[in-house]
Amino acid sequence: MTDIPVVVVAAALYDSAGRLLAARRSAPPELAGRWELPGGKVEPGEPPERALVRELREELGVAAEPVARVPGEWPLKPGYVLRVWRTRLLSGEPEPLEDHDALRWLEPDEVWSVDWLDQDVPAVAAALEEAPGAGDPERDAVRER
Ligand SMILES: Nc1nc2c([nH]c(=O)n2[C@H]2C[C@H](O)[C@@H](COP(=O)(O)OP(=O)(O)OP(=O)(O)O)O2)c(=O)[nH]1
Repeated sequence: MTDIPVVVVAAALYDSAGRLLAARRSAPPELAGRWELPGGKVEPGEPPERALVRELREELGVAAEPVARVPGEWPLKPGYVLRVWRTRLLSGEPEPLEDHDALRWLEPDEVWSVDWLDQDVPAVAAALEEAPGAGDPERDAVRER
């Protein structure tokens, strides 16, 4: 029998200025203090995008909308895989209500300044490829002014 992995859904959540939200885990002890993309486990029978909306409401107290899946899937602990969606904030200001003790909105040049969980590093790199305005020379020009 093939074991089906548990899917953990996470958000590359951007604000209107194009900053990416990072969340610092408060538990379990082996992950506490490291940074991740907010999200959580999909429940049996739950569509993944709905799970993501639920997790962001529970963990951050915000309404958000998944916009596009970031291509790829990344292994976590055995039996778990991570999938990421580029996500738009609809309403609310994120707060660390559950699972996290700090949040940071990262400018594009600050993304690698936090201590991401090892398994999140390739997921964050892939998310950046899909970031709003990624590869847009006009946006880079605006940022340099
Ligand atoms: N949310 C999230 N979890 C991650 C990431 N990277 C990573 O290794 N994980 C791990 C931590 C946890 O073992 C698992 C997700 O569990 P969770 O605790 O966030 O999810 P949950 O809210 O559904 O969990 P629970 O408290 O209901 O059990 O995946 C990530 O980027 N985002």
